Amino acid sequence: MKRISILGSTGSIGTQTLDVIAMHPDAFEVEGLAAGSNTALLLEQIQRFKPRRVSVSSKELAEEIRTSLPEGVELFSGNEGLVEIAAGGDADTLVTAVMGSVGLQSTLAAIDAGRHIGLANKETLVTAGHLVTERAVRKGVQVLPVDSEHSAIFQCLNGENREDIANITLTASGGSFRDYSRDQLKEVTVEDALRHPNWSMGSKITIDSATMVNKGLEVIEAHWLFGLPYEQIQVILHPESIIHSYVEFRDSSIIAQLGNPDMRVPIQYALTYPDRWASPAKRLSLSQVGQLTFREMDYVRFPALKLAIECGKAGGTNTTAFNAANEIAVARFLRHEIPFLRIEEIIEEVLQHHVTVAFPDLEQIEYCDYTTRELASKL
Ligand SMILES: NC(=O)C1=CN([C@@H]2O[C@H](COP(=O)(O)OP(=O)(O)OC[C@H]3O[C@@H](n4cnc5c(N)ncnc54)[C@H](OP(=O)(O)O)[C@@H]3O)[C@@H](O)[C@H]2O)C=CC1
Ligand SMILES: CC(=O)[C@@H](O)[C@H](O)COP(=O)(O)O
Ligand SMILES: [Mn+2]
Repeated sequence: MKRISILGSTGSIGTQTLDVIAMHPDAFEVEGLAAGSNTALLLEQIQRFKPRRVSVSSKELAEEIRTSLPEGVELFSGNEGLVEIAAGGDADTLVTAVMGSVGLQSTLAAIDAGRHIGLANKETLVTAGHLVTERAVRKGVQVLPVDSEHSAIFQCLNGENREDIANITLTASGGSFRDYSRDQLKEVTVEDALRHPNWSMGSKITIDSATMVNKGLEVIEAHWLFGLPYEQIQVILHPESIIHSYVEFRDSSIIAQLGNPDMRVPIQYALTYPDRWASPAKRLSLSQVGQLTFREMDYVRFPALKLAIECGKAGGTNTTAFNAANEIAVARFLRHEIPFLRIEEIIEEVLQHHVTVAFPDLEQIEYCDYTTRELASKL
């Protein structure tokens, strides 16, 4: 039995992680679940999966559900609650599926506690990749990718020598506005932006896909997960999201990972690695698909991707600031406070004000995150 805890159990990745766990009741047990504010769904999950420890995002919500909990279940709240679920109890693996850099402190705590990490929460690596990866190496814990592109690269690298890698390429669907001109983007609505062509995901990452910020975050995530310089990380437009990413080796061979878009596959692989288990995901028939298409990435059409890569190359707190500005700008767009194109403008303006700390410790990361959010909220 492998014991699993999940941060963000009520979200898109969290619920699919529980789907995977439910498919293998003899192999997995749930140790802890942390949700934000969807207490109705959390209570259903508690009944079904019987965790020993649970958490919600505030003390008020915790008091609301306290009397509905089965006897013996420990209840926590807030950021402290996230840390309790991440590092307390006796889980083997933590799936980090909260949205945003709120996942950083708890992910570090889980690593300190010796938990293996199934990492969906890419913002954690973008905000403080050097702290997370250095600590994981020191503690001897595995950080296994859940993000579809990174799971693909991880699978392509299985058994390969690092020095044989020529480069890796992350595929990008292009998001909801793939075929829109810059001019057309001026008028788009929140509802339009939330219609991703291939994936059903939480609202923040769906907007990130539409701005191409998601691919920028993923380039930085790949840099930290695979220890590759930015010059060896490429992006290509692939509207069908069938090839999830690929690696080119020095002998010119390319190895790619393919499949229908279904996050249960990378989630399960992160939980069963190095083994592969059966999955209910729909099998891919290439003869039915017929044709796969690719386009060169257009960095003028998608300037946020260029900016993210520049921040990654500049290093230090630049990616922390990029991420924090984006989180605030996306939240403001989702609240209908700013137009779509203002998201990338806010990120750019914030970065113009940013004073880089080259080798930030946790306190400096948190300070940068906080002050950037303040600024991005006012712009
Ligand atoms: N969805 C996908 O297919 C993919 C997602 N990812 C990454 O995975 C992460 C999660 O994405 P996704 O599942 O789409 O997001 P969702 O918005 O669907 O889910 C977010 C989860 O985090 C919880 N949450 C939010 N704020 C807090 C908080 N302060 N304390 C505790 N819990 C909180 C939410 O709780 P509640 O709903 O109860 O408020 C919810 O359970 C992101 O980093 C994303 O980039 C990566 C690849 C694919
Ligand atoms: C499912 C997943 O991993 C998402 O990050 C997905 O990649 C988003 O797709 P695009 O950012 O390519 O539109
Ligand atoms: Mn992805």
